[in-house]
Amino acid sequence: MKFFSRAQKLGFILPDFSKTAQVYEGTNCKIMDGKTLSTNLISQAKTLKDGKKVPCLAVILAGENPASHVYVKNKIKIFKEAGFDSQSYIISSDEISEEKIISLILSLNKDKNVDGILVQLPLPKTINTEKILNAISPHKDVDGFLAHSIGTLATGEFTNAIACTPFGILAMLVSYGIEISGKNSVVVGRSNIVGKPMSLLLLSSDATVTMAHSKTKDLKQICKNADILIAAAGQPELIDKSYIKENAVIIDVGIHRKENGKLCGDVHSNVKEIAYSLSPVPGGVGPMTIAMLMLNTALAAWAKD
Ligand SMILES: NC(=O)C1=CN([C@@H]2O[C@H](COP(=O)(O)OP(=O)(O)OC[C@H]3O[C@@H](n4cnc5c(N)ncnc54)[C@H](OP(=O)(O)O)[C@@H]3O)[C@@H](O)[C@H]2O)C=CC1
Ligand SMILES: Nc1nc(=O)c2c([nH]1)NC[C@@H]1CN(c3ccc(C(=O)N[C@@H](CCC(=O)O)C(=O)O)cc3)C=[N+]21
Repeated sequence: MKFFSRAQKLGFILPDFSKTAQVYEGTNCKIMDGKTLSTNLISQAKTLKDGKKVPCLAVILAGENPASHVYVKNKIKIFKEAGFDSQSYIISSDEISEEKIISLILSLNKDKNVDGILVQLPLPKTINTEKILNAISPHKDVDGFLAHSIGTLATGEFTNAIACTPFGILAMLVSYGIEISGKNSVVVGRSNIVGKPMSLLLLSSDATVTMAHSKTKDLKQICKNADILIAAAGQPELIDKSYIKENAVIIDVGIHRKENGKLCGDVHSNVKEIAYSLSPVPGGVGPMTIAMLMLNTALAAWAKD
């Protein structure tokens, strides 16, 4: 578990949920419960914190995207639960400029109390996202979105932050005892924040990886070959049971709010009829993303390597 070794050195352990997994009602499909696993990791952080510097995350939120405001609030709430500090910097739409965000990042880079810097995405279209992200010091990148962090993930060095969503997914697969080595895995989506780092992590765990995207032909046939399928296309319920192989492990990354206010993912609930296991939305990948953000912030504050 190369991907978890820096965290292990700090005392974090991945609990074994393989024997206690519940199934979805009326099916044999196991629930990969990210909420419970994230709560477990957060309480480990709380204990490990004793006698150490209180980790501090600075969150920059530019613009008025309502979903981003909700996410940031959630992150801050969970950091509080772990006993971690956070600061938020909210920049309203009429004040946003690249210079302004970069000068804030440069001052946070120098601030000894701040261990991690997160720029909430998406940024307004007028802003060059890569330019902003790459202003963050590699030591303070807790999202793992910097070109440098993705580079060390690609070379298998694992010396920098690993993108929280893929990191959380891998932690969940390991906790639920899913073997990855030699498995055919298909990642639907190739974004810099989910699909690409996910593929790199699976590859370094010795899976055979196929990356699919909007130009992929025969998506259904490709998905049907997957032992492990990661759905991160941002398309509500795109993946239904006709896309999956019997006994496949399905990870649903998508998050969409339906008209009735309920959340759904990229995966249709009928996959439960044939899948070996499925991570739910809500309660799967989302909470794991925040747990790994907390873990990356703890690493930024405490790791000596
Ligand atoms: N739970 C969590 O913690 C998180 C959840 N999310 C959710 O995950 C989903 C994906 O997020 P993100 O990666 O940021 O999204 P992006 O929109 O950046 O990327 C979507 C990717 O999916 C591909 N795609 C789109 N439509 C299809 C299709 N019909 N078939 C195959 N591939 C397709 C796109 O292809 P192309 O490159 O060709 O355009 C692109 O690579 C969203 O629903 C988002 O809300 C995201 C981050 C964290
Ligand atoms: N710099 C940056 N880093 C991110 O990590 C980042 C980002 N920008 N922009 C947006 C996406 C999205 N994302 C989520 C995190 C948690 C949940 C989450 O906790 N979801 C809950 C439900 C929450 C609800 O009720 O709305 C769940 O799935 O159970 C969802 C989505 C992080 N992102």
